Amino acid sequence: MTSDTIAALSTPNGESAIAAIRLSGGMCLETAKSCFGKSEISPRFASHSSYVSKDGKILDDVVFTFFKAPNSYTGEDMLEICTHGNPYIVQTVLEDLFARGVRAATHGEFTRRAFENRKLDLSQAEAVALMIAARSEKSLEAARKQLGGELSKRVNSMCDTLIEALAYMEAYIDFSDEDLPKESFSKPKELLEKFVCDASRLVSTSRYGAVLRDGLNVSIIGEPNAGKSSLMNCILGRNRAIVSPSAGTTRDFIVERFSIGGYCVNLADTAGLRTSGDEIEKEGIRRALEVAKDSDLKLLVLDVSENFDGVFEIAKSFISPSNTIVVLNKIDKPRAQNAGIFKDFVSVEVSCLEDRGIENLKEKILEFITKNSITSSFDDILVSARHSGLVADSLENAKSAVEKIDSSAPSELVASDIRAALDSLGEIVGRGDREEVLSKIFSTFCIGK
Ligand SMILES: Nc1nc2c(c(=O)[nH]1)N(C=O)[C@@H](CNc1ccc(C(=O)N[C@@H](CCC(=O)O)C(=O)O)cc1)CN2
Ligand SMILES: Nc1nc2c(ncn2[C@@H]2O[C@H](COP(=O)(O)OP(=O)(O)OP(=O)(O)O)[C@@H](O)[C@H]2O)c(=O)[nH]1
Ligand SMILES: [Mg+2]
Repeated sequence: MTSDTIAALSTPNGESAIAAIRLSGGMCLETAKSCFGKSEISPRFASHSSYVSKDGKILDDVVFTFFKAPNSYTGEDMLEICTHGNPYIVQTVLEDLFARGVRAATHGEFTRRAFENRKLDLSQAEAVALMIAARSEKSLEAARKQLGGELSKRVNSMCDTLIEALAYMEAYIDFSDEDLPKESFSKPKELLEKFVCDASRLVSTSRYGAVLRDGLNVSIIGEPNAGKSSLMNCILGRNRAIVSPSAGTTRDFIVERFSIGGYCVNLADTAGLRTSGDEIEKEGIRRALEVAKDSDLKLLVLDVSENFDGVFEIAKSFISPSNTIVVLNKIDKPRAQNAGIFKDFVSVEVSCLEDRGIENLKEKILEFITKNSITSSFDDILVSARHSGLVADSLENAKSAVEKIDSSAPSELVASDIRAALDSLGEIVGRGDREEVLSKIFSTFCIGK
């Protein structure tokens, strides 16, 4: 057991109904007995008590729960103290705990202890951070599965496949090539091919994982006055962006989040695209083009009452029917003649003025998400960029091992590729326990987690 006892506020710092302070480590029981004036404390019972400081002052009226090791979140003795949600009370209670020899927890230290005490493996510990960050139904579902160990199960079984293949190759190292018939390699090769297949499938989920983690980036682009800011407001259902009849109203782009079918979307309204303009407007257009190029999906807004063919020239280098939905706006007005340059694009007719066609557009956006990413039919999705990189490394090494078997390379070299594949994969669940990996991961957590 880690010798020192740590404490931190686990709820946000500010005024609230209740604030939860957590402690973990060997001093929890004696601290509880002394603070709450009890000689016996039953584990896992919430008790109501006064909190008495080291110098005998009542600091608050609290509810506390003691967890006895190893049956706690961290696997150590733990104590949870719920005070009134007043930052000043929290401060005095924490100072009192520090005076008693408890120290302040660092980022993610509780979860790190849970990992070190094998309550969670590394991918599960990382899932705790995903659970806290998730802002949509689908990303929460993916985080919950990872916390429940779905990814760990998959990764461990893939590691087992590699270990089996490695065992064959290591057994062959001591034989000379002449003593080994070609068939000897069929079993390890079959295992490696199965691995390549599983790893490729897993890698293919990382694009979807990125959408779950960061949201889909959607940009609204088009000529000045086409109604881009009006569309932004209609989609969000509130008056976020400035709308005006003068062309060139929006300068800097603005990004807002919204949720659609359980997915998170980052929607950007941008400056109208045109070639002329003053210096500030030009900078706005440069930024608009940058945002548009980086976005996963572009909503190209066209004003059907005007000739809009000209915008094609400005946008053609980065729009295509596979990444763009054409939004034909202002259908409440008489239509102008247009040449039909955009006829290959998916299009939706709307009137932002009359709030018509917006639901239809949202459906098209959702279709784009489900078509372009593998949906949740898999229980294990690579949500973390760290995991995607590791599985991809592992896949490369396994492919190279297969190639070496095919070209009758020495068993030693094949074994070395398999070992490299195994090392990368093992890092996902923390088999290697490498200090620099661990401190990097846990430093991104909040304190108290
Ligand atoms: N009050 C409180 N709520 C919380 C947490 C917490 O630590 N305290 N959690 C913290 O993030 C999450 C829940 N996670 C937890 C995970 C394991 C154990 C635990 O006591 N595990 C023991 C006993 C097993 C059991 O009863 O299921 C163990 O693993 O041995 C508690 C909470 C969310 N809500
Ligand atoms: N009749 C009609 N007018 C609309 C519609 N949508 C927007 N407008 C009007 O068109 C004008 C321009 O709208 P904005 O939303 O500011 O256009 P924008 O594309 O953001 O323009 P910039 O920011 O200047 O690039 C405003 O006067 C809106 O009221 C529509 O569906 N029908
Ligand atoms: Mg605008």
